[in-house]
Amino acid sequence: MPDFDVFVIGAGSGGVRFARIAAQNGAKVAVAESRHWGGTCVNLGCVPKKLMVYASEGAEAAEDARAYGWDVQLGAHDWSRFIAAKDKEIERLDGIYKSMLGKAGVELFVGRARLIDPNTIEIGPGPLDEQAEPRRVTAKRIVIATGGRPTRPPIEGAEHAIISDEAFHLKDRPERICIIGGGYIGIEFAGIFAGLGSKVDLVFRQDLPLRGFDRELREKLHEALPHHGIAVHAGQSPERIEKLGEGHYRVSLGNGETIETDCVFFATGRKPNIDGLGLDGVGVAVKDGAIAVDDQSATNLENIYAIGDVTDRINLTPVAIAEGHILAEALYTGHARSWSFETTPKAVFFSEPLASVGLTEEEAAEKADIEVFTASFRPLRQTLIGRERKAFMKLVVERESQKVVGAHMMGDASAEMMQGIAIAITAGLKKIDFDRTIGIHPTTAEEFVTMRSPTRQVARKG
Ligand SMILES: Cc1cc2nc3c(=O)[nH]c(=O)nc-3n(C[C@H](O)[C@H](O)[C@H](O)COP(=O)(O)OP(=O)(O)OC[C@H]3O[C@@H](n4cnc5c(N)ncnc54)[C@H](O)[C@@H]3O)c2cc1C
Ligand SMILES: NC(=O)c1ccc[n+]([C@@H]2O[C@H](COP(=O)([O-])OP(=O)(O)OC[C@H]3O[C@@H](n4cnc5c(N)ncnc54)[C@H](O)[C@@H]3O)[C@@H](O)[C@H]2O)c1
Repeated sequence: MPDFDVFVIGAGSGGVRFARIAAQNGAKVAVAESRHWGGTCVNLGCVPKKLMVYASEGAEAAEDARAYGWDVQLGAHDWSRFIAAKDKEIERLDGIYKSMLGKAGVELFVGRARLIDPNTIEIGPGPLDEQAEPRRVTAKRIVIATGGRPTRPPIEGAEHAIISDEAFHLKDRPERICIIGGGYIGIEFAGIFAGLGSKVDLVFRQDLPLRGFDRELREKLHEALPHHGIAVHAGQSPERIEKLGEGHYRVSLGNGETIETDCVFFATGRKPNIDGLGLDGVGVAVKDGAIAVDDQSATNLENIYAIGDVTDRINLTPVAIAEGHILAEALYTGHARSWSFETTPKAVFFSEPLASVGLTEEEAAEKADIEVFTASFRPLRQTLIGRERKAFMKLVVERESQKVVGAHMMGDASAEMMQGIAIAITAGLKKIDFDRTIGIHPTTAEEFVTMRSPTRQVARKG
């Protein structure tokens, strides 16, 4: 008789949800966590990042308030006070995750877990308990939910750079920072540090930031970056980082250009946490560095499953949660609820946030003839401020079916708006449904229901 019905490795977004739902449905569940309860999102991801975004908005908010008649004098930002307040909140959340699991009846193991055989797990020392004596337990099923970690490009001097984990705990805010990578993390932290007053250099390999997003949206972001005081080095990779002194570095780019800075930050992608899990020994199949699973999150071994970033499907918290929820219901209730992963909305919390759902214009045009509706205008709020900042909104419609298959936006509150638009797109609504919806006036959001004539028609390219 195994010790547990199911053993979960990793108490992040996916593992916690799986464990709770499985326990609520009668399974005897254990979770091992080596580093922090709640995982990346709570401790080194979404939540502290969003708190940093809020912190970075203060200077502009003060400027805006002045434009609206307030006598606001902007003082200095106290980085240490902010970091301490943020850490206190994260500690509180960490505790909530831990107690939530305990209350659900899940047995908690502190330490790094690895597979000994398909039913045996060893939990050894990890960052949360470096002295832990290795213990072995058995389980009928195992769920691997170990997430991912930041990568460092193998260049000379790479050890001088920080990664996102460290960006949350810098002792001082760097006056100058050079961020490498134009993906989610690079763009969000460029906005954060620029908003707080740092001089930001942003280096990325492609001609435009945010690979994978709608090309027109990427172009709008590219145009906006310099207006936030961000110096953009597109189409470049760093070749070497030299330490010139304490907190003083030189980054050499492929084109011979050099950047002197106080901090180099690699935001060059993440990779699944599979090292040291004992996958090879047990025979769990890995593909491109991620655990290979089918659409039921099953690995090649019949009692072992994997969910979340360790499978490198859609690496977002709500997706890891949904995968955990579905798997727990499928195993312990027999009737799993379903989610529409293909219409997963996404947002990049830059100073002018970007959000998207569904197909990009380029993807849609591969499948069918399309109509593209766009709007670009100065939101009412910006008028008194006098800032030349425009919101950009876009709907992609399949010409024949008239279904809205994609929506994209850059501008204030785009992430908040896109959640609602995602419901419409998930429901398969047509452009006429958007058109017959009454707007809320005066808002930016009303533009999504008032775009009447297509900006362009695009014939199928595929
Ligand atoms: C800077 C940053 C910002 C982000 N912002 C957003 C955002 O705004 N919105 C969004 O949706 N997503 C965001 N993400 C992505 C999001 O954090 C991840 O998609 C999500 O956390 C994945 O959940 P998970 O359960 O797969 O893994 P994780 O949350 O990474 O959890 C895995 C857990 O497993 C533990 N672990 C690993 N190996 C072992 C082992 N051998 N034994 C025991 N425990 C182990 C780890 O310590 C960790 O706690 C962000 C990520 C980063 C890095
Ligand atoms: N708001 C959100 O939902 C959010 C926020 C942060 C992270 N995330 C998740 O975390 C994942 C990881 O984020 P990320 O930004 O690290 O990865 P990413 O894959 O989004 O972007 C990495 C970027 O680094 C560039 N790059 C890689 N190596 C380089 C090099 N040597 N020189 C120059 N540029 C280089 C790539 O071209 C790419 O633009 C995201 O894909 C996303 O799934 C989500």
